[in-house]
Amino acid sequence: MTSPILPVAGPRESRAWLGAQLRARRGAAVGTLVVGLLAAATAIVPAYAFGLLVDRVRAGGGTGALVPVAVLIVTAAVVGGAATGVSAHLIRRLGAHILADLRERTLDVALRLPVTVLDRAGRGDLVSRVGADVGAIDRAVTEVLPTLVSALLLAAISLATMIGIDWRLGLAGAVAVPLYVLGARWYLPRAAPAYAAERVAIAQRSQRFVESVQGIRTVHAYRLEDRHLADITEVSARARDISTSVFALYTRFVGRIHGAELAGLGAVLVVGFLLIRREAVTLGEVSAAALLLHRLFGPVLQLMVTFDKAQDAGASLARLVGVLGTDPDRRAGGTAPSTHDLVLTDVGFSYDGATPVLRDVSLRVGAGRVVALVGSTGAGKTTVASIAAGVLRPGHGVAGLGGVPVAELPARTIALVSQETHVFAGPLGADLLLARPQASPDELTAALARVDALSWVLALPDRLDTVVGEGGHPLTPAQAQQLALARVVLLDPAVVVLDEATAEAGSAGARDLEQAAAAALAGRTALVVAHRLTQAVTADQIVVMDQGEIVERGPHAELVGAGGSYARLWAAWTARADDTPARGGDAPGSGVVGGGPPVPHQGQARWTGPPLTVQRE
Ligand SMILES: Nc1ncnc2c1ncn2[C@@H]1O[C@H](COP(=O)(O)OP(=O)(O)OP(=O)(O)O)[C@@H](O)[C@H]1O
Repeated sequence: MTSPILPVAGPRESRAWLGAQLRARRGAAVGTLVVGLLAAATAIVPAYAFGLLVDRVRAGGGTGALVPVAVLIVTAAVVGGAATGVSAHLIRRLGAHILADLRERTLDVALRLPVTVLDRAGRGDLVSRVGADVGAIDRAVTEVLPTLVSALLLAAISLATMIGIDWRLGLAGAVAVPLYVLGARWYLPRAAPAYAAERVAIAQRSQRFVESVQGIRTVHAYRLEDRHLADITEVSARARDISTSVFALYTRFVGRIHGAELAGLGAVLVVGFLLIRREAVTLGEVSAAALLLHRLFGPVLQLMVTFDKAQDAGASLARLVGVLGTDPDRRAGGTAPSTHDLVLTDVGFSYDGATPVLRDVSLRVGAGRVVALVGSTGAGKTTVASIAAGVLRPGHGVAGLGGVPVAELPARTIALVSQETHVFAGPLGADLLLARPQASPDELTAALARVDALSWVLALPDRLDTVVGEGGHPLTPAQAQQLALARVVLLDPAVVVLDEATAEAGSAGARDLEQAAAAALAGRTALVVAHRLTQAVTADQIVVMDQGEIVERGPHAELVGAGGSYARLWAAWTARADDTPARGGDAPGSGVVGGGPPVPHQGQARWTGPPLTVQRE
C-alpha cells in the first residue's frame, strides 16, 4: 500500500488543534465542564451521604439526624439526574460545533489544494476524509463522548474524594487501574475483528434469506425448498457460532474487568478494616469509599466497550487535521494587480518531479489581447494554461498578472474554462449563479444569450429551473461548455484562460462554441489553447509549442509565411478541413475567433419572452 500523500496529523498536532478549538469556544467549553463537574459531584453525593448515615446510625442518631441526610441523597439524585442530562447535551453540542467547523475548514482547504497534490493523493482519500472520517467522529461525539467525559470526571472526583477521606483508601482503590488497563489491552485488539466478522455473518444470513423469499416462486417451481433451507441453516449456524464466540469474548473481558473491580474493592475493604482498627477513619468513611469505587464500575465498563470507537474517532481526527495542515499559503484577500498583463517568465514544470514537461516557457499576453497556444498533442499547452490560471504552480520561473504571482491574486481575477467542464448537480440557474450569486434573472438571460445558449435553455422542460448535472437532465458536452462560458460572462473577470475541448474540425457544434468563446472573451486578456486552428487565426499572437518548449510566435499570416512548424500545422489543418463537408464560415482563414455573426454584448441581450424562474440557494 502506498502511503497517503495527504498528511495525517500526529497526536500532538491533533491535541493542539483541539485545544485551540476549545480556547476559541472558551465560554461554551467552561460551561460544559462546570455542568459536567456538577453532574459528577452530585453523582457521588449519595455514596458520601451513605457513609454519614452509617456513622450517625452507629452513633445512635435519631430521626432528626437521619432525615437531613436522606433529603440530601434524594436532592442529589434529582439534581444529578438533571445535570447529567444537561451535561451530555452540552458535550454533544460543543462536539457538533467543533466538528461542523472542522468539516467546513477541511473542505475549504481541500477545494483550494493544488490540483497536483490532489491528483497524487487520489481524490478518494480526500472524499473518505470528509465522508467516512467525519462520520466516525460524528458517531463518537454523539455516542461516546458524553460517556467518556462523564466517566473521566466521575473517576477523577471519586478518587479525589477517596483521597480526601484518607489517602490510603485512595491508593487502595487505584489498585484496580492497572488491572483495568490490562483487561482493555487484552480485549480491544480482539474485539474489532470479532465484531466485524459477526456483522459479515449476520449480513450473509439476511442476504440468503431475502434472496430465497424474493425468488420464492422459482424455489417452489423447481422444488428447491430443501436446498434453500439447508443453505439458510448453514449460514445461520455460522452466524450463531460467531455470535457465540463474540459473546464468549465479551464475557471473558467482563470477567477480567470484574477481577479488577474485585481487587480494587477488596483492597479498599482490607485497608479500610486496618484503618478502622487504628481508628484513623470511621466505618462510615470506609463505606463511602467502597461505594464511591463501586459507583465507578458501570461507567468504566461502558467506557472500555466504546473505547474502540473513540480510537477510530481519534484516527479520523488526525486525518482531518492533517488536511488542514496543507492549507495553501494563498492570502485571503490577495493582491490586486496594477495591470492585466499576463506574463510567464522562464517557467518550467514536471508532474512527477523528474520528467520535465515545460522548459523555460516565457510568454506575455498584453492587457485586452488574445494569445493562442497551438501545438501537437502532449506539447504542454494545457500545462501552460493551468499554470497561467494558477491551478498548477510552476516548478521554476514565475507566472504573474501585472507583476503579482497568480497564486497571490484575489480570487476570481483569472477565470479558467478547462476541458473538464463540470455542471454541478442542481437547477441550471443555480449553476450559473455560482459565478455571480447576486445576478438577476435578466443578467442570467443576457449571459446565456451572449454565448448563444438561450434558445436551448428555453427549450428545456423547466428552463432555468431544470435540474442538470449528475442524475439530472442530460446536457451535451457543447451545452456544458456554453454554460461554462456563460459563467465567465457573469463572473466578468479581466483575464480568461480558455482550454476548452472543441469538437473536431467541420462540426457545427465546434463552430458555435468558437463563436460563444469569442463573445465571452471580448474585451478581456485571454490565453486560449487553440485545439482548432481556426481559433488561432485572429489571435493577436500565436505561440507554437513543441515538447514543452515554445518554438515559434507571431501573428497568423507571419507564421504561415515563415514556413515553419505553424505553417506545417496549418497545412495539415487545411487539408483536414478540406476533407470535411464545406460549411459556411468554417474554412480556414474565415476568422471565426472574433468573427462570425454579430454577437450581442453583455447587457444588450434582454429576454422578452415567457418568464424565467430562477431558484436561488
Ligand atoms: N496529470 C498529469 N500527470 C502526469 N503527466 C501529465 C499530466 N497531464 C499531462 N501530462 C503530460 O504532460 C505532457 C504535456 O501535457 P499537456 O496536457 O500539457 O499537453 P497538451 O499540449 O495540452 O496536449 P493536448 O493537446 O492533448 O491536451 C504530456 O506528455 C502529458 O502526458
